[in-house]
Amino acid sequence: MIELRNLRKTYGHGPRAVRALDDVSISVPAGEIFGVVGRSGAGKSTLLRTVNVLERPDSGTVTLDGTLMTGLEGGALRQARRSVGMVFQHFNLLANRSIQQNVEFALEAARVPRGKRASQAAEMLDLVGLKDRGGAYPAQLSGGQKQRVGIARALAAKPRVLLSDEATSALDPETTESILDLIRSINRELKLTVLLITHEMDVVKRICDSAALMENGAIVEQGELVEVIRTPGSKLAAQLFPLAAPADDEGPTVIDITFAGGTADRPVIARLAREHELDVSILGATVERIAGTQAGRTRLALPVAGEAAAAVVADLRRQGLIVEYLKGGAA
Ligand SMILES: Nc1ncnc2c1ncn2[C@@H]1O[C@H](COP(=O)(O)OP(=O)(O)OP(=O)(O)O)[C@@H](O)[C@H]1O
Repeated sequence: MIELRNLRKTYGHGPRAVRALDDVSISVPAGEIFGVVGRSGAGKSTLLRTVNVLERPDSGTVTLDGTLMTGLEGGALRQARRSVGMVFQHFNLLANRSIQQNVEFALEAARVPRGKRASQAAEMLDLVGLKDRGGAYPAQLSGGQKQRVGIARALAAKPRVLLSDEATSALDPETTESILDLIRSINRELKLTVLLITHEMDVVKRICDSAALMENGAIVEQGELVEVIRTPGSKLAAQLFPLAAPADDEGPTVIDITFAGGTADRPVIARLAREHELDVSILGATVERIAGTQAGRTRLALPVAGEAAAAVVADLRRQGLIVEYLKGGAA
């Protein structure tokens, strides 16, 4: 369990001061995958580095599985950090050491006795699908394989928490998928709590249970993905399901219907056309699996306005769908 409470961090002083963390609170239940998204400079890296107190917040607390990390210093902090593994965008492997040695090095740093390091490293390489590659050097591996080593190294000391800093941002889409699937399976198998930062919405959609959106150091929205999608006006949902803005000549009414969970597979549009005898046009649609359920958004142009449009919207809402007006109508 990761518990971040009222974290604040300002870099610099006076007119040049940058508020990198502005009263940030997040809690990630044990075994969950939580994603933090936001633009460059929003404060994501600073937030991630405070979790193992590589960056000390000016105020606020970090608690990991009941241990108050922000209350520790020196040797006690170094020891507590061993329960946190970290994966980086650029892998950060030691080029002049073999894969096996790279993982063993992490075990040495975590004070694992010498006699146990080789077998524990081999076990981790097996877990990430690199069983027979222990003798290879980083330069001989693909980007995806390097990140697998990065993950093996992060897991070597058997942490409870995994922090991922843009782990897939340097990888192509196919490799990204396989690394995300690996993180997901490790999360389930080892019951790891994962906090990841990313600028890729596909990462969030593929593996996160919950997510937060950061802007200017503050969390502007957070929640379980399925709830976020159901929240009218959600900025995060709009980023997860971007649809092009409607053109001026569409309408007179344009609405967004969001489907989540049980409502996703109903023939909503066919019913609308039949029962309201309307010729609706689909302007855009996206349907995906999110956090294990089907979810998506459909943008429709209705050929009616005023009360006729309101009746259609009320009918959709009665079916448990989330409907927002983009053009015409009342909220
Ligand atoms: N060591 C530092 N000294 C001064 N300013 C810093 C320092 N680290 C970060 N900042 C500033 O704090 C703000 C938040 O930076 P941070 O790296 O946490 O954002 P980010 O969302 O991770 O962005 P990116 O995706 O580009 O890494 C930025 O304005 C950045 O310039």
